Amino acid sequence: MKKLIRGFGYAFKGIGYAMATQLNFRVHLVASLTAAVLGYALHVSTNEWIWIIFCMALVMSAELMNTAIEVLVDLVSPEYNKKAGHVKDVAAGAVLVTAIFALITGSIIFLPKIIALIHAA
Ligand SMILES: Nc1ncnc2c1ncn2[C@@H]1O[C@H](COP(=O)(O)OP(=O)(O)OP(=O)(O)O)[C@@H](O)[C@H]1O
Repeated sequence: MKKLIRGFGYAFKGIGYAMATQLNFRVHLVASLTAAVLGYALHVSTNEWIWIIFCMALVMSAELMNTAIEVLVDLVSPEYNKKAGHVKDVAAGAVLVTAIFALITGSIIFLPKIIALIHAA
């Protein structure tokens, strides 16, 4: 049990590290908070909440993996190395794919509701 709790502690330490060092992670957090506030204000359905929460988890876990890869690359290849650059670029590309997916999903959920609100005003 103690080991399990310690494991959670290390995981939160990792999230704290990403929050403190990665501007992108903080941007994703703000975007997630904005989506949550919009979801509440626009009364999204249970299904839509599931998609919104899925997007938040997907983008943030991709960013955490990207941070881990960046730290590992800096550790094993502190000097310039073409392959080290590729590793970082591909990891960043993975984050971008998830962010685009989240943006499209958010647009599908929120845009019709925002447009309807504007028309009703
Ligand atoms: N050791 C290296 N060798 C070759 N190219 C590198 C190396 N480190 C970084 N690069 C290149 O520079 C880009 C930016 O690297 P950097 O580590 O600054 O990433 P970042 O996403 O800006 O990270 P941070 O969140 O620390 O600002 C990489 O995507 C890669 O193309």
